Amino acid sequence: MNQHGWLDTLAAELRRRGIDPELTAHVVSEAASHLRDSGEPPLAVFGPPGSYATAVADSLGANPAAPERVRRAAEPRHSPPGPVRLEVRGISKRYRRRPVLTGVDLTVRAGEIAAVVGANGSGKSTFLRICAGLLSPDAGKVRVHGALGYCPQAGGTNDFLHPEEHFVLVGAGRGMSRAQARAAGRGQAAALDWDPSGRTQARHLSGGTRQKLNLVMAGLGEPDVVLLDEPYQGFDRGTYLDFWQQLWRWRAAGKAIVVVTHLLNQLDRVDTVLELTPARETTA
Ligand SMILES: Nc1ncnc2c1ncn2[C@@H]1O[C@H](COP(=O)(O)OP(=O)(O)OP(=O)(O)O)[C@@H](O)[C@H]1O
Repeated sequence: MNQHGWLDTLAAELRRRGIDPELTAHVVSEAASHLRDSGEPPLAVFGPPGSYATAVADSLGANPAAPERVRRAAEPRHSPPGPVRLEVRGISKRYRRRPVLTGVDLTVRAGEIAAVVGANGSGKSTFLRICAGLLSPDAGKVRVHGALGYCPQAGGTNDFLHPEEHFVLVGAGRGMSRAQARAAGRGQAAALDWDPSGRTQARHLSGGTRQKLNLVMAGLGEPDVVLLDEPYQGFDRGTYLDFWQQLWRWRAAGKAIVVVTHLLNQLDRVDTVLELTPARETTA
């Protein structure tokens, strides 16, 4: 399907989902200008027109039908999501004989937050590590379109470095000068009400402050996709609220965000929910 045909089909699919003509025209023209800038084929950037129309309708709260495993949040949003940034298809993983993930799919677009939920041991961290490329799946595929930032559930910091040395180290890997990395790190730390300029080694930081450091590192260099594995453990209430503000700013800036969470009362804050259920042992 050429670009013209794809855009026409998108317009028809949006109308079919009850999106009003003015918004349909806006979404189509945004998509057209993105395609012009990227120079890539629409199927590679946005996926099939029908699924993009569904994502737009979902983001506006206009689509009551949603698949069982990946639910869309009820809260409507104002700006439509953008191109696909993270595509996960049919991921399966077992540790020895024990299946942990079976055929898991997830699509996250620019400007969307996806929550990964599930009981302890349901494979949330395993799923995120696979998305981050730190662990190989037994089956399935992960495609990340753009740069990636990852905040682990624990670890991730170097005991003997102080916070700004972490920024410089991570920034270097993302093409930033020392000064740029420090400035970007300080800016993101300020959003979490944290002053990282002290020379305290990471091993002497509190657990919550170490997680702030991890979160800042994940966002350095403006990654397109940010994967966050329960990053708020140890945060006090104020920081926790700052954390969600930060996520919403990142979403507004067009990042695709995946956040692991146990806290089901957060789900109205996100656009998509992937629910993992503990897989049963196989006897074979
Ligand atoms: N390297 C490993 N070797 C063997 N089993 C593992 C390994 N890593 C994780 N597991 C097991 O796989 C299952 C899923 O672990 P995972 O950490 O992904 O779950 P989770 O949903 O993130 O858990 P939690 O909510 O407690 O953080 C658990 O039963 C865990 O014990």
